[in-house]
Amino acid sequence: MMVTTHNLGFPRIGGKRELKFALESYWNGSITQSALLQTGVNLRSTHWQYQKNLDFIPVGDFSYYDHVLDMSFLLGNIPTRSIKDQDTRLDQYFRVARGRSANDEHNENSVFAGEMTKWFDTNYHFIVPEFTKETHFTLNAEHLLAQIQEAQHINPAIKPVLVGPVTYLSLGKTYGDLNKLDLLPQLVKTYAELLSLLAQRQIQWVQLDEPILVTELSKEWQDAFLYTYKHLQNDQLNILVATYFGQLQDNLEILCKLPVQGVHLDTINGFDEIQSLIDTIDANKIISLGIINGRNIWKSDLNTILDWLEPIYQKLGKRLWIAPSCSLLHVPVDLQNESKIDPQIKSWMAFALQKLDELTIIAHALKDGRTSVKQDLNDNHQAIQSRKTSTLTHNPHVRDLCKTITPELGNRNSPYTERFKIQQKILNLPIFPTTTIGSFPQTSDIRKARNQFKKGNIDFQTYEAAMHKEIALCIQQQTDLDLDVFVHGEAERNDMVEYFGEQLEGYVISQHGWVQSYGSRCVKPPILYGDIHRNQAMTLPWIKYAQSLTDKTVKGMLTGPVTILNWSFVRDDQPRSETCYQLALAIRAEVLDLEQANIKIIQIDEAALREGLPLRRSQWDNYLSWAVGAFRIAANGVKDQTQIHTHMCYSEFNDIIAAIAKMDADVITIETSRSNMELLEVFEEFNYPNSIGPGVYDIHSPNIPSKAQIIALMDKARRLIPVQHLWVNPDCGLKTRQWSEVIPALRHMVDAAKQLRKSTINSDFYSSIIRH
Ligand SMILES: Nc1nc2c(c(=O)[nH]1)N[C@@H](CNc1ccc(C(=O)N[C@@H](CCC(=O)N[C@@H](CCC(=O)N[C@@H](CCC(=O)O)C(=O)O)C(=O)O)C(=O)O)cc1)CN2
Ligand code: MET
Ligand SMILES: [Zn+2]
Repeated sequence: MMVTTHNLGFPRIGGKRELKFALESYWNGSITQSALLQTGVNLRSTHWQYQKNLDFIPVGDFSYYDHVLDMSFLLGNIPTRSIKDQDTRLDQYFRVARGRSANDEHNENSVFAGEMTKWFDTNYHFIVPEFTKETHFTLNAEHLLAQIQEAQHINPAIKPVLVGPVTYLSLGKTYGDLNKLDLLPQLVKTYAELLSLLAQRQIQWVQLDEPILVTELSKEWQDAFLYTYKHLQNDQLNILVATYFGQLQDNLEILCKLPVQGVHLDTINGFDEIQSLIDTIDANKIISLGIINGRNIWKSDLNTILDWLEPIYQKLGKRLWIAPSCSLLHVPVDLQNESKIDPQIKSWMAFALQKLDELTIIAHALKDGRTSVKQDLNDNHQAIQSRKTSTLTHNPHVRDLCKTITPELGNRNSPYTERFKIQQKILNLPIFPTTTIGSFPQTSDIRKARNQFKKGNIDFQTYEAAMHKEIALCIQQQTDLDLDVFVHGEAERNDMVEYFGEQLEGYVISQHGWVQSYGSRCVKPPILYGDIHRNQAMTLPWIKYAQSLTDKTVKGMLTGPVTILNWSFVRDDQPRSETCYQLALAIRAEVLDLEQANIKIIQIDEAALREGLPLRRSQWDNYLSWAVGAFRIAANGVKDQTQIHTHMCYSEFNDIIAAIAKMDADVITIETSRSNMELLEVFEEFNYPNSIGPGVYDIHSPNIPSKAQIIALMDKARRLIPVQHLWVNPDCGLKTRQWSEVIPALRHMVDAAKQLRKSTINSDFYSSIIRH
């Protein structure tokens, strides 16, 4: 008997972020296009070598920016605004991705970039496909075919991996009056052409990713699946439809009905569906089970997997394929690069390469019996036991503290209207107060200093002095700009989540555990392995220093418990809610320290609260109840006079506005500029009681907003929100921008606010409010 092993996708950024550095060098003009392309060739080759023990290696998972954008190019679906005659194809590609190609940061060649949004419930962002009535697909397969040829040199057993047509269509946005499904026949035809080309190249299997199947689908979209796969049938080529990240539920039956040769199920999220899949699907189809978690960094319990998998293998025989649950894009490359993680904790962990090893061990155990891999299974058992029984993960003090949490701990003393009055008196802010979201440019000087400090080349005093210099500069700039509420600029933070992970007990930090977030930008999620405890203040000295430099109010800046949870690799030995409450207690202590030090405004970012909503709506209430509960514990222990801000970048609040209101932050700053303030409408309808800072410009673009644009947006905002509740700020933090972009943009913002104040004071509308 045999079992087939395969992989759904490999991380593309490189174990040492080779792709990131090559991309950024290409964009700033310091390497040529062919040097960038060579980096791509090398990375792909390395990754295929790594995977050579598998029965099928994935091709098409590599990308120079984003694989969904690659799909748009493959289908010839490129926004017309991005097409410039003088571009190479690659520059055109970067132009869609970034609004500009190489070397045209600010010149007239810039166009607005494709919108970026998160890939399901991950921290990976893709470029949203755009559809109009005029959309016409034309196959443009040379690049994929070239990569297939490259791969076949290394290992003939390849399996191209593509975003499936239904998921591709459903993730896109439409312009004008268009039902996306009207495009389906044309789209399917183009995919069918592509499959024929693949069939001519001795390819047996193609994997089409349809993760949209783990979300609630209307009947129309379920039918779209049946239509699509009926028309994609190809005598020469087998199709594997891959689903992951969640449960199929209603869609299981649809998946089983598709006239394809195989399906992939994520058993980490859909364990309970394995049996019904086996029972429902035709007895000649391949069942690929995703048995190794592709979303975390923990070792799998191989013996337990074998306990349930062996009987399935007995039954399915060669119809069984095994793989990680999803693409390994979401985990770092190689644990062996880590030399600083506590050896015991490290022995519990697996990155992408170690996960592929686990897969191979399971395959051997199935084929040749457990004894054939006895040593590996024993080692794995040891590691799993060590983690289960370790005292490192348990802190009795934290456990006791968590037991004392009551909902009342999350209540403010007085309702918002009372607090508003008290805070106005203390803060003495004008109407349309201006502020920023927290970070200012992370310049290469800042990163160099931190790098030197981490390497031990400079001591803490020198590093601290360098950061103080940055903070002082930041305060000076805000003074010159005449902003109303200042921030310290976050120079000392490598990242808004990793920074807290570094300081909290219960976390370890990897050196090279990078995961792509978008394009060349990566995050190094800190690894939460045990009970969370704050040993000392994490942000207080920096904020105090910033406040000492100015009479203006400096906002204390923290990341909230839900965001820290969602953007860390977290333990899987207790419910996420429990971990989140532990984080909430740690942040609460920091909030109280800041308040004690007379910091009058404290911002607690919850960028990932909205983003972290479960893929299924039926699970939203449960998530929101503990997530909002944890935020309230973190934030609401303060006195009435302390003003709490929160920030969320993805601000589609239509269905969760009640939960947002329940957080009871005095001010919420949100992203609204790209939707032209439309995202505010729900706040109006709901009669949202607290204050709002609707973002007035998109920080993802190098374009500088004009004063007039900002006024126009705020004019729209004031029609929806009572003027005394409005703040003026950018959509999000400024860390990825340059000072040369930030200064003029903020100058226009402050000028706009000043003009808004003048026109408001003159209007009867405002005088009625102040009389009131
Ligand atoms: N965790 C998280 N998720 C998020 C966001 C976020 O801010 N954080 N924002 C949204 C968008 N996503 C983003 C993700 C990453 C970045 C980003 O800027 N990442 C930086 C890395 C930030 C970082 O960790 N920097 C470290 C390490 C910097 C580094 O690469 N140092 C070099 C040396 C540099 C030198 O000597 O010049 C090295 O280690 O080799 C530091 O500052 O210390 C990057 O890729 O460039 C921005 C947005 C959604 N998800
Ligand atoms: N305070 C953070 C910043 O300004 C919030 C970012 S939300 C992704 O960078
Ligand atoms: Zn943000």
